Amino acid sequence: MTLLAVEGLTKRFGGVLAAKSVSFALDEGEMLAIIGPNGAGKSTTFNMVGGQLRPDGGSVMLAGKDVTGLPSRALCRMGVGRTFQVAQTFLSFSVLGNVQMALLAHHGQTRQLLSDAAVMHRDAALALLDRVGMAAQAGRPIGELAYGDVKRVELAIALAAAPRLLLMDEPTAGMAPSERTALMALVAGIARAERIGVLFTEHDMDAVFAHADRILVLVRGEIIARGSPEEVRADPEVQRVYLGHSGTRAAGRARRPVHG
Ligand SMILES: Nc1ncnc2c1ncn2[C@@H]1O[C@H](COP(=O)(O)OP(=O)(O)OP(=O)(O)O)[C@@H](O)[C@H]1O
Repeated sequence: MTLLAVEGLTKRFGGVLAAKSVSFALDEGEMLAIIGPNGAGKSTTFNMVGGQLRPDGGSVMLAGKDVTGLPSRALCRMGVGRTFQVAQTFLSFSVLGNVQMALLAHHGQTRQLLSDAAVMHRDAALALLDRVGMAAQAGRPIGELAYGDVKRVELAIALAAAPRLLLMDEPTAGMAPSERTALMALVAGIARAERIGVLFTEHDMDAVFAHADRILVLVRGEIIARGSPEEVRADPEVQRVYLGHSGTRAAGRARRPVHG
């Protein structure tokens, strides 16, 4: 089923047309990547879908409902989640405590007494941590974790809001190459099992070509190519304007797992 349908999204910043009539659709359980050179309009498009930017034109439909221009808080209540970096202030809290707080926020219980909050949603938080492979580290302060593990906890925090659509802006930025593919494999597994649609931007071509179901290539605000990783990899225009020599090598190197 179509989860997200974007039609003719347009955004102008002064003289710059950052997104020019961008249209695409995303199904439940699908991993859709937006790639393109710096300044192509990836973040702009992403932020219009996530409610951080109001489009100048076009529409965003979520499961058949028009959500164009709604702020991110409203979208969040409708099932649009986003991964955010763990705030500095929460680094001293335990991994479990952070996920419990996310669950409290999702259930509108942020005014709970701290003593109650410590026991609330404990099992659900542990289940989420188990889902991202972090249950064994539940008691540790987040500030002590390796960077790749922090990213897993951020994913558990995003999942606490039970999103139908998850937006991930450069989820693997700053990670070591081996950690990047592992994180994207984890996200893809969860997305498919739980029918969550994932829209992500990413500069790491190995991660994109190994884990996206479909790819949109944005150049100067316009989609110049779209399709499966195989189709996008083979597109001569994409190779010319974006992938170049090293990117094409990465795209060819990445082997997609076979999904049943
Ligand atoms: N708030 C803003 N004010 C003015 N211009 C902006 C603003 N945000 C983006 N732009 C311009 O819009 C264009 C698209 O930017 P955007 O950040 O969406 O690209 P991007 O593909 O995400 O780039 P990167 O890969 O570098 O993150 C660029 O020319 C950028 O300078």
